[in-house]
Amino acid sequence: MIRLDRVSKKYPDGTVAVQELTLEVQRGELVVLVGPSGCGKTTTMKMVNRLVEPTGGRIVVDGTDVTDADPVALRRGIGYVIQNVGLFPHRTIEENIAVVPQLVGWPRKRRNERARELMELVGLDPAVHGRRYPHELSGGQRQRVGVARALAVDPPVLLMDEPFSAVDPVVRSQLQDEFLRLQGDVRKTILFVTHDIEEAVRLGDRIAVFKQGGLLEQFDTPAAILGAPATEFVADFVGADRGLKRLSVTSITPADLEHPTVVRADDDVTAALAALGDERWAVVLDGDGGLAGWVGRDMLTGSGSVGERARRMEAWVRLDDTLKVAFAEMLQWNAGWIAVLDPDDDRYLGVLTPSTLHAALRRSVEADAKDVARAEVVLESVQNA
Ligand SMILES: Nc1ncnc2c1ncn2[C@@H]1O[C@H](COP(=O)(O)OP(=O)(O)OP(=O)(O)O)[C@@H](O)[C@H]1O
Repeated sequence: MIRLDRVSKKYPDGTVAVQELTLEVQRGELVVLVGPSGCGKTTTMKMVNRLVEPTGGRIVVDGTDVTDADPVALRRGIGYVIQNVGLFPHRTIEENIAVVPQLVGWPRKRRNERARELMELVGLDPAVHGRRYPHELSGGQRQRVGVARALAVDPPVLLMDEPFSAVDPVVRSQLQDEFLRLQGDVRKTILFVTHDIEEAVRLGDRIAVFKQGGLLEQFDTPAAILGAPATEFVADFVGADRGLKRLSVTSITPADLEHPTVVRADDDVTAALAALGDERWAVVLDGDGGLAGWVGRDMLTGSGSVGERARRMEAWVRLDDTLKVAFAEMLQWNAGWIAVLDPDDDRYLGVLTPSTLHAALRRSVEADAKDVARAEVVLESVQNA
C-alpha cells in the first residue's frame, strides 16, 4: 500500500537525513518509525505526502508513484496528524474537522454530519464540543480533534507524526487505547512516527528502528524487536528492560497453562478432599465449567458442599490477554496464581503461575530468535542493495 524503494533525502545544506530506505507498509497495517532525535523519521514521513521531495528512489502509494501525483490532491487523500495538531484557532471544532470536506466541495449539511459522526468516533460530544474553539479544549481533546480531522474524507492512508506526545502520560495512554480501538474499526494503512519505544511496541503491527542518518536497523514485529534485537544499536535503543516490555506483547497461549486439581461447587466435602490428594488448594467450577472460585484444604471440614466453602476469585484473565496483564493482576492481588478463561464463553481453561509465566516469556523469545535469522538476511540485503 505504501512502498519506499531506496529512498534518500539529502537537504541542500548537505545533511543526509535518509539513506536508501526500502520499506513497505501493507494495507491495513500500522507501521511505527522509531529512533533517536534527528534520525530522519519525520523526513521519511513527509516524503510520503511530498511535504519534502526525495533526492533519490521511489515512493508508491496505492499503486501511484507520488512524484507523478499532484501534491495538493495527494495530500487530500492522505490523512496527516501532527504533534501540536495545528487547528485553526478562529474556527470551531466542527469547522476544523470539516476543513478538508469543505476544500473538496462537500455541501454544508454533509460536512456537518460527517464532523459530528467523527467527533463521536473519537470520543467527543458533538453537542458540547462542536461549537467550542480549540483553546476551549484540553490537550488530549485537541489531539482527538486532530485524529478526527485526518479521517474526515475517509482517506485510506494516515501519516501520524508524534500525535500523542504533547499530552501527559495518563492522557497519552488513554489516547493510545482509544486509537487502537478506532484502528480496529477503520483499519487504515498507517505510518506512525514516535521516539518512544513503549508507544511503538503498544501500537505497531511492525516497527522500523532507525539510527542517525536515516539508516534502517531492524524492521520487524514488536515481539521480535524486543526478543531478538538484530544489532547492538537496537538492543540499546529498546533498553535493558526489554524483557519486561516483552510481557506486554506476548499473549497467553493454552500451552502456557497449568492444570491444578479441579472440583465442582456441588461436590461434597469428602469427595473434594479425596480429589485434592496431597494438594493444598483446588479450583472450583460451577455446573457450566465457569469459574466459581477456589478452595483450600483447611477449608474443607465437616460435611456439606464445596460451593458453601469456596472463596470467590478476586481476579482472572482471558486467553487473549497479554502476560503483562496476567503479571499485573497477580501482583495487585498478591496471588501465587491466576485463572485463565476462554475469551469467547468465559469457561475456565487453566491457571498461570510465576513459573509458567517465565516459561511463556522464554518460549516467545526462542520463537522470535528463529525469526531474527530471517530479519538479518532481509536487513543485509536492504543495506547492500
Ligand atoms: N529543512 C531541513 N534542512 C536541513 N536539514 C534538515 C531539514 N529538516 C531536517 N533536517 C535534518 O535532517 C535530519 C533528520 O531530521 P528529521 O526531522 O527527519 O528527524 P526525526 O527523526 O524526525 O527527529 P525528531 O525525533 O527530533 O523529530 C536531522 O539531522 C535534521 O537536522
